[in-house]
Amino acid sequence: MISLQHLHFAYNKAVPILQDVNLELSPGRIYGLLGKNGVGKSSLMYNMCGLLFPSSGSCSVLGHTPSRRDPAFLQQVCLLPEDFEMPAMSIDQYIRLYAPFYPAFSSDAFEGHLQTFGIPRQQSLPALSHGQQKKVLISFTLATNARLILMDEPTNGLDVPSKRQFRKVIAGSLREDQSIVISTHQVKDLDSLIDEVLILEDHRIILQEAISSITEKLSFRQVMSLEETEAPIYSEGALKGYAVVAVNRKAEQSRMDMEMFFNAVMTEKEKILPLFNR
Ligand SMILES: Nc1ncnc2c1ncn2[C@@H]1O[C@H](COP(=O)(O)OP(=O)(O)OP(=O)(O)O)[C@@H](O)[C@H]1O
Repeated sequence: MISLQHLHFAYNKAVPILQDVNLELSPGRIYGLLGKNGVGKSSLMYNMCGLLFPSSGSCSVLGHTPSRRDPAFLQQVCLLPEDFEMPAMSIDQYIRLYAPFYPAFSSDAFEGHLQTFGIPRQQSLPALSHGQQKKVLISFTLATNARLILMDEPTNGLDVPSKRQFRKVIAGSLREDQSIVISTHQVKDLDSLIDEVLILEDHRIILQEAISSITEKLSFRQVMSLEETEAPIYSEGALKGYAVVAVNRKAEQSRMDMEMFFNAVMTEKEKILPLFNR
């Protein structure tokens, strides 16, 4: 469905941003694109939707080359940008203006998402707070039913209850023929939401792995003392004892802690990546 092969990208030839990026994304999955600030997550998503063009390599999305910006492609892809400015109009006017770009747009889904987020329906867009405006945009993006949905730092500016609502709205709206890519450096926000992790580091995707495969190979535990853990790879001091990521030698079942996993990969790449044949 989405295939990037040996993709290179730079804003300026002297400063490469993406180098030899290889990525295959399938329908019916929610991907978490993780990486530190400035690593190139937005640039990668903009390449996927045709707002930026690769300098070399190939990018095929839903059978199209995004850089050609065919209308048949654009109506199947929707990007929620990190920064935005809302036009001075009502929510209804916004929908009348922008929904026609997306033939599969669902007004019912849009209304449902607004309700979940508790958005005051009659307010004009500029009268809403930035967080509320973002919720309108999230609702719109999901209601497009585009086959590829790209969300750039969607939880920035949302308070804690809204982040929960965000997870609920996303989890309830994925269709079988749709892929959702959510980029964030606020890794915790994606806990129990995503199917697969993509980690961008050193200009390329260093890891693409399903959550189920991560918890098969690694265990996530709280322990009082590090001696209690067999094969620890990474640990952090916790309220009581330590939070530990260890090699899962005994096929233990544990719940993945996204932030711990990300920190573990960032600090112990040479121990973790070989577990995933990287
Ligand atoms: N228009 C631009 N011109 C030149 N350099 C840019 C431009 N936009 C971004 N960059 C640089 O490209 C790099 C990658 O930026 P990008 O926004 O893709 O990273 P990111 O991973 O999304 O960051 P963040 O997590 O902070 O949003 C950064 O070093 C940034 O300074």
